[in-house]
Amino acid sequence: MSINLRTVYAFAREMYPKTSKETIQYGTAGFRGKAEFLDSVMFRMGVLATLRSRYRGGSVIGVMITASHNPEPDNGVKLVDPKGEMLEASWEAIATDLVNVSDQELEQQVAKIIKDNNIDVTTSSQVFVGMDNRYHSPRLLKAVADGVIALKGNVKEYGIVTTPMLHYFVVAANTKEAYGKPTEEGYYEKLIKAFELLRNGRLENGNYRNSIIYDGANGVGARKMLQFIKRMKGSLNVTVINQGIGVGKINEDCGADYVKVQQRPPKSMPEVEPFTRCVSVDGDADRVVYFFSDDKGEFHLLDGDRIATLVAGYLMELVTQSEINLRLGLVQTAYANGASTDYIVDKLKFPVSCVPTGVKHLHHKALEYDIGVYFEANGHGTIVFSDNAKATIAQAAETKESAKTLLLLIDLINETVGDAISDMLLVETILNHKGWDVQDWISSYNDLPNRQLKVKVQDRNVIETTNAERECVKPEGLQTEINKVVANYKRGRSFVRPSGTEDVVRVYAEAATKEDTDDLAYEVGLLVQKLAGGVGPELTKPNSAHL
Ligand SMILES: CC(=O)N[C@H]1[C@@H](OP(=O)(O)O)O[C@H](CO)[C@@H](O)[C@@H]1O
Ligand SMILES: [Mg+2]
Repeated sequence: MSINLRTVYAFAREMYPKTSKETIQYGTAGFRGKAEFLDSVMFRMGVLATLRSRYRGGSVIGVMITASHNPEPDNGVKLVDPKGEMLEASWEAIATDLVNVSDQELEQQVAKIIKDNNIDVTTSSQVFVGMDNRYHSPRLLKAVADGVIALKGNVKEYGIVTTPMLHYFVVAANTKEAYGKPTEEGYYEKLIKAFELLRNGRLENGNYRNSIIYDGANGVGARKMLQFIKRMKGSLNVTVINQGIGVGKINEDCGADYVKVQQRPPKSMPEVEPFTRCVSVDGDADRVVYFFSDDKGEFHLLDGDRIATLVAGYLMELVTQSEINLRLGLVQTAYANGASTDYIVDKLKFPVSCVPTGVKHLHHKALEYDIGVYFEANGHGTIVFSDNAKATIAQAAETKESAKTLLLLIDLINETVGDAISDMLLVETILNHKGWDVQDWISSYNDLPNRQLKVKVQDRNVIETTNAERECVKPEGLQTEINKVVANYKRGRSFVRPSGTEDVVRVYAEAATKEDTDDLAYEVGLLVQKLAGGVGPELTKPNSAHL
């Protein structure tokens, strides 16, 4: 097979010309932006995925077209490496260079990647592509597929799938089906089988009730949940709201990001009994948060930190009962609620580490443990088991029930990446086991009030951070000012960082009371406006009165 790089250039120029002059960066989760400027990016990512597949000896590489929790007009693309991980960091720079060169430079740039990485372009390659249900996703998927074809690669299109489903397909194919069948049906089958075996016919227990309300964010997570329901034979009663079929825009006034950041239920929430267990997923169903309203109508959130602590506690219990010796660890980011970290360290006695935002960082760190639990506060996370852990558990399962349960949990968990539906089924399993309702769950510790603000600045990259993003080193003087403000608040903590998915600087604040938290976030937000080139209207003070 010979490759003519002229074809790539001709394809690009004729069908996917680069229309935006702005430099774009491979961010927290790939490239994101307004859909109308992404055609050339997608085509080039098809090209890159093919090269990457050849570079990795023909292993399958995944390409997911989604802008996750962003508004509907946005889209984006993330690459999935052979083991289901996010694209290796050193290739992010290669990706960034490739999407930013002009059409005329493209041929030369592709040649450079081939040469620098010693890629044999005559070998076979395989790229799996999936997309969310944004109306522009099919057009962008075609651009990715054409990028693969331009380099004579093989492409398999999965159509509309969740991000974690695509990760699963990639790993299933690369492990020659040891991880499962690389089909949609194979995915449902694997998760549902493990879930139903874990339930073992016991659908209710103690305070645990077998039904939930599920907010699908008008996204692909809604459609796939409906498929789960069809196959689950009543092992969990799920009512899906924000199905996004015909009405409703992705993530608009609903979904995991809205619920977490706004700290309120989706706008379309139906009247339900107090303490009804509800979940929200995001636009590509890799995040999940729980929430409920109490008998006074007050809203309560059970976010990624809560899920992490629940899961960590349960795994610890099973490992102890199985009398096996495994290194357990939990990974968080700076956004983790301070109270959750205290609870994990003081009560659960679980080792905790803090890494920069973005699943790629958490996943990487979690791999250092035998059982690594990682969650972002926004509900994005999973658990990874080392080969040693799997072998040890399998051996113990010959004699110990608790180890058998652990084995089933491994099947229920989508280890490849955070998976809203798999995580939800895991939480349901644990709550059922403990006989807990949401009140039991939330009473394990008290969250510190917290608040996030977005500040618009001229160039968000003027902010540079260190110490897992908890300290800001540039612009000079900003951190000193933040420290001064934070010192005035009891249990105060605040940090700022440039978002990797939106053109904003994010401000995080927590403190002993809601009022203090709002004041602290506002004061730090003003500092960012003043010292980091704020643009746009004067910041308005947040108000937690509705909380
Ligand atoms: C504070 C926050 O929730 N940040 C999110 C958000 O990243 P930013 O870099 O903050 O825009 O999107 C990422 C991708 O979904 C997710 O991994 C991350 O946790
Ligand atoms: Mg997402």
